[in-house]
Amino acid sequence: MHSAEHDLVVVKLGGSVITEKDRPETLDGPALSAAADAIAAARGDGAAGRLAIVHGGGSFGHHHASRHGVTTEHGTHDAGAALSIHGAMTTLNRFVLSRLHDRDVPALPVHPLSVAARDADGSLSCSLEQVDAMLAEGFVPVLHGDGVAHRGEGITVLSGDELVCRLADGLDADRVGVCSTVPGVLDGDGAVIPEITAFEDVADALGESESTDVSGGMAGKVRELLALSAPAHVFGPDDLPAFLRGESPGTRID
Ligand SMILES: Nc1ncnc2c1ncn2[C@@H]1O[C@H](COP(=O)(O)OP(=O)(O)OP(=O)(O)O)[C@@H](O)[C@H]1O
Ligand SMILES: C=C(C)CCOP(=O)(O)O
Repeated sequence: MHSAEHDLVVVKLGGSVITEKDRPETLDGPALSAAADAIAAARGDGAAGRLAIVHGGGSFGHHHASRHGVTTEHGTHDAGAALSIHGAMTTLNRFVLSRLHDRDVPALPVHPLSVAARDADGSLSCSLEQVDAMLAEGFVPVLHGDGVAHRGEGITVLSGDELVCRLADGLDADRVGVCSTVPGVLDGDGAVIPEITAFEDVADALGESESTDVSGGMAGKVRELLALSAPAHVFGPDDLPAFLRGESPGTRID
C-alpha cells in the first residue's frame, strides 16, 4: 500500500488531539509535536503526496464559541464575539504552523472566515482556488475550524470536519484522514469497527441524537465521511504515521 506521488491527501488533526480540551486555550504540546513529526517524516519519504491539513478547535475555538452561545446553526451579530472565536483559532493555527516550520514543512495558513460563507439554508460555499494553487506550488495549506458569515444568522461556527469534506470533494482528494483521540469508530463494546459502508449499520453505537451531530461528534463525522467519494479513515494519534504512509488504520469509511 502506498500513496502515489501526486495523490491528494486531506487530513484533520482533531482539536481534542492537539489541545487540552478541558483547559481554555491550552495546547497539548507533545501531541502537536508528534503529529508534526509524522507529517514531516511522511513528506521526507515522499509518501504523503500533496497534503492539505485541517485542524479543529479543541480548547481554543470551542471555549469562545460556547461562551458566546455560537454554534454551527445559531450565530452572533457581535463582531467582538466573532473576533474572539476567530482570534483563538488563528492563535492555535500559528502554533500548528510553527511546529511544522520547525520541521521544514512548507505550511501556509488559509483562514476560512475570509474565504467561506453560508447561505440562509446553511449551505457552505468556500473558495478553494488558493488552496489548489498552494498545493500546485508545493506548499502545505493549513485550514482550521472558524467562524463564518451566515446569511440571517450573523457569524456561526464552521467545523473542521465540514471543511475536510468540502476540501475532499472540491479538490477531488484521493484519501481522507480524521485523527481524533479514539483509535477509530467504536462499537457498543468499545472495539474498533474496521469498516463502515452505511450509517444504519452503526447508528446504535453512535447514538442517533441530532445534538451529537450539531456539536460535530462522531455520528456527524461518520455521516459526512460516508457521503464523500474518497475513502476516509478515522484513527487515533498513534496511527497518524501509518495513515500518512498509505496504510488503512482505524475505521475505514467508504
Ligand atoms: N461510537 C463512537 N466511537 C468513537 N468515538 C465516539 C463514539 N461515540 C462518541 N464518540 C466521541 O467522539 C469523540 C471524537 O469526536 P470530537 O469531535 O470530539 O473529536 P475531534 O474531532 O478530535 O475534536 P474537535 O471537534 O475539537 O476537532 C471521541 O472522543 C468520543 O468521545
Ligand atoms: C469552534 C470552532 C471555531 C472550531 C470548530 O471546529 P471543530 O473542532 O473541527 O468542530
